Amino acid sequence: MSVAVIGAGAFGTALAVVLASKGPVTLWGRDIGWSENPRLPGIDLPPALRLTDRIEDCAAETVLLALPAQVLGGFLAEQAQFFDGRNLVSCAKGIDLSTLQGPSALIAAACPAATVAVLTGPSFAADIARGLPTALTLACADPDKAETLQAQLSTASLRLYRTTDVTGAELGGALKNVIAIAAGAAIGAGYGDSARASVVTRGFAEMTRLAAALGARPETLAGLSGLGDLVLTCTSEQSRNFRYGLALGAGRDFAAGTTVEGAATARAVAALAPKLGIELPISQLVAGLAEGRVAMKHALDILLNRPLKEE
Ligand SMILES: NC(=O)C1=CN([C@@H]2O[C@H](COP(=O)(O)OP(=O)(O)OC[C@H]3O[C@@H](n4cnc5c(N)ncnc54)[C@H](OP(=O)(O)O)[C@@H]3O)[C@@H](O)[C@H]2O)C=CC1
Ligand SMILES: O=C(CO)COP(=O)(O)O
Repeated sequence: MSVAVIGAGAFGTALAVVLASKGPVTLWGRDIGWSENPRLPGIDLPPALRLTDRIEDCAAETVLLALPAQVLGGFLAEQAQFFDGRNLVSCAKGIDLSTLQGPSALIAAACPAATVAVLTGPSFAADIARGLPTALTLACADPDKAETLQAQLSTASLRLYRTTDVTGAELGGALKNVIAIAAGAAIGAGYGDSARASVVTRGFAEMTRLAAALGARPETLAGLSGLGDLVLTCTSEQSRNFRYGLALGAGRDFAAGTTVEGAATARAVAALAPKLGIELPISQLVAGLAEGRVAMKHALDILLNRPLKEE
């Protein structure tokens, strides 16, 4: 089966590099005037990887969509016809702010004849590209297709587990970014490792509550795509979401233009919570911080002054 990757950012490039160990891969980017990706420094491109800026070169059976969640909808609006009918694997970790939908729903709406899947889980692009061992989740509602894609996209260093719970897998990856911002903010503000552990644990409860309300199986959230990625992202400064939180907590500026999926996703979550009638205090606080509605100096009081309750 042929493979193309859309989005030559850090993650798309890393996936293309590792998949090229198994056969030819086409990597599409809108600006590919480089031989080493500045978003993924120190990684050589293997000979089986073909770089292109022409969508027509991406007529593969399986296409990985590795664009940020907030730009995916716009991309699909222009290119849906070309990609419909293929296996379309979303690699984005976010909720679209304008529709409040995850990438898989955007893809299904734009490309109704496509097989929609999600590839997610704990994995920094730099680790994948260097061939370090990584375990991810491949989610597809069709169990046979899930098995086929699992085999196609697993490599010697990339071990994929499969599930049919697309909603759960996708939301785990999106929501962990929101909690990672909160964990970073706790550390950046000097609240300490114990506070971070509380944020991670109560954040995980929020992730599970929201995902279940949207139809996910709670056990999916306890897997690689949820808890696994939450642990990684809340404990490593390789994470951009965690670093953004660190900067918020410390009152420092953060590099503009960095992909921080959790900021827009927190706002989407804050819009979803009242519609679903659920409370998501940490995520709603992150939305307030990201929008500048809430000052960091008030954040702790907002969480600690909530009524006492059962765990
Ligand atoms: N980096 C990582 O470790 C991981 C990332 N992910 C997920 O992968 C997704 C992509 O992230 P990542 O690769 O890291 O992001 P990067 O910031 O590294 O790259 C973003 C890419 O998107 C492209 N892009 C932005 N806007 C558009 C647009 N309107 N049309 C076409 N292309 C566009 C950029 O192109 P240009 O360079 O021309 O601006 C760039 O190639 C995110 O959802 C992220 O959460 C998942 C797991 C790990
Ligand atoms: O999703 C990731 C790791 O699994 C990457 O995290 P960041 O987007 O926070 O860098």
